[in-house]
Order: sequence, then C-alpha cells, then structure tokens
Amino acid sequence: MSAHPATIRVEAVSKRYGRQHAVDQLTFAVEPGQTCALLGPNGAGKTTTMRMLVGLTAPDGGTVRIADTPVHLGAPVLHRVGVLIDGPAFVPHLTGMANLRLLWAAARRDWPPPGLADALDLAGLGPAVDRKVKGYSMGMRQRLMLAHAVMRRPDVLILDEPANGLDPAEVRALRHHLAARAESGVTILISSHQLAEVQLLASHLVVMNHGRLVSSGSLENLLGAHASLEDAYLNMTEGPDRAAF
Ligand SMILES: Nc1ncnc2c1ncn2[C@@H]1O[C@H](COP(=O)(O)OP(=O)(O)OP(=O)(O)O)[C@@H](O)[C@H]1O
Repeated sequence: MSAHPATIRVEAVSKRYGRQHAVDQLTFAVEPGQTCALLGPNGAGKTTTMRMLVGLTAPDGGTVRIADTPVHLGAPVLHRVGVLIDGPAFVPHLTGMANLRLLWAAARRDWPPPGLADALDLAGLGPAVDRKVKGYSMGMRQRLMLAHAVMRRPDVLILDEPANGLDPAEVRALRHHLAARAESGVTILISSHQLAEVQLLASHLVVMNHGRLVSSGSLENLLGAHASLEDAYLNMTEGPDRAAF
C-alpha cells in the first residue's frame, strides 16, 4: 500500500442540476479499514456523491480528496480506487475475460492485474468467464463488474449498489470479500438499499436525504437503541421533515 493512507474526505461538497440541489454541503470521511454504507431514499444524492468521488461529476463547491489528493477526472490517485458506478460498458461479443483484459489494457498496465485471482473468485463465473458477455444474465454482468472493480487490488473501493441482481449466495460471497479487504486496510464506500445486508457488512454509515447529511457515525452509534438498522434508518429518514434523527 502507498504512503498516504487512502482516506476519503468529502468537505462541504455541493452539486446542483438546474434548481435541484442533488448534493448540498455534504461532509464526511471514510478511513482505511472502514466499510461505510452511504444510505438514503431514492434521489437522496448517493450516486451523485459517488460520481464526484471518482471525478465523473465535478462538484459546484467543496472539496473531494482521496489520500490527501484532490480528485478530478484522470487524477493519478484514482489508480488506487476500484469503482463500480453505472458500468463499465462491456463489449457484448467478447468473453468476460477478454473484456477484463481490454479494460486493463485501457489503463496501460501489463496483464494480469495483481488481484485477478481474487476477482475471478469473487465473480464466481467459472468456465462462463470464457463465454461471450452477450449471453450473460444480469447477475453475471454484475459479478463481472465487481471483478473489474477489485482486480487492480485497490486501496479504495467505491461501489454503487454492488449487490444489485446478485443471488443470496453471491451476496454472502461479496460480503466476505469486502470484509477481508477491509481487514487488510482497504477503505470501502458502498451505497445500498438492502439494510439487513448493510447491518451485517458496514462498520460506519452516512445517511443522506435531499442531498444533505442526516447522520453519520459508527453502525453501533447510529443503531442506538433501535432493534434493527431498518428501524433506525426509517426513524432518520421518514416523518414530517424526513430527516428527524
Ligand atoms: N445528470 C443529472 N441531471 C439532472 N438531474 C440529476 C442528474 N443526476 C442526478 N440528478 C438528480 O439529482 C438527485 C440525486 O440523484 P442521485 O442519482 O444522486 O440519487 P440516489 O440517492 O443515487 O438515488 P437512487 O437511490 O434512486 O439511486 C435526483 O433528484 C436526481 O433526479
């Protein structure tokens, strides 16, 4: 791992689309070894936040840093980050493996990537990795996307709804993989609506609503006296002002 700890630091970040405040003065940090779940209702600003974290969307205000380095599209620090946000787009008539090779070549690196074996293990595609992607199910594509995100053995993982379309066995495999990565000091930020899964996986939470921070902290603190994360979350995001924690 490189010298600067791969902390994710978001400070007073805002993004507007027309008059819509997609993200409004958002501040939080995720430290190495933490698995932070970014939670919030549909339209809360989770994907926009993640896109700003990897330079795909430029903030209107505030700063986004990874490992003390400002992030922008093409920033070298992004080589340390594994990303799953809307993609990548795969070439349908190439095999899963050929797609991974192509994406790795685009990063101008020598094949194979350092984390390929782990990535293929996580994807669990078996011989199907040598079949054309156009014949993949939605879950198989999602697993190939996950393999792409982790194959560079990144210091930081930013995964937007990584369990989408996965069956229960795959969700568990993903949880175990992420727990091992966190254990080894990787900084993990995931978004999810699957609160029971988040409760098993996350060490920390950032809860947003209407683009703003509702609450952040350790899972334990945010759970408080609530019986489940679902109860705590709904308490935070529902009600008259929908941000009442
Ligand atoms: N490119 C865009 N142009 C216009 N509005 C956008 C754009 N991207 C996001 N928005 C708006 O910004 C707000 C936040 O969207 P975002 O996708 O970040 O929410 P989210 O929390 O990821 O939602 P979901 O849980 O549904 O994935 C929404 O109101 C959305 O309509």
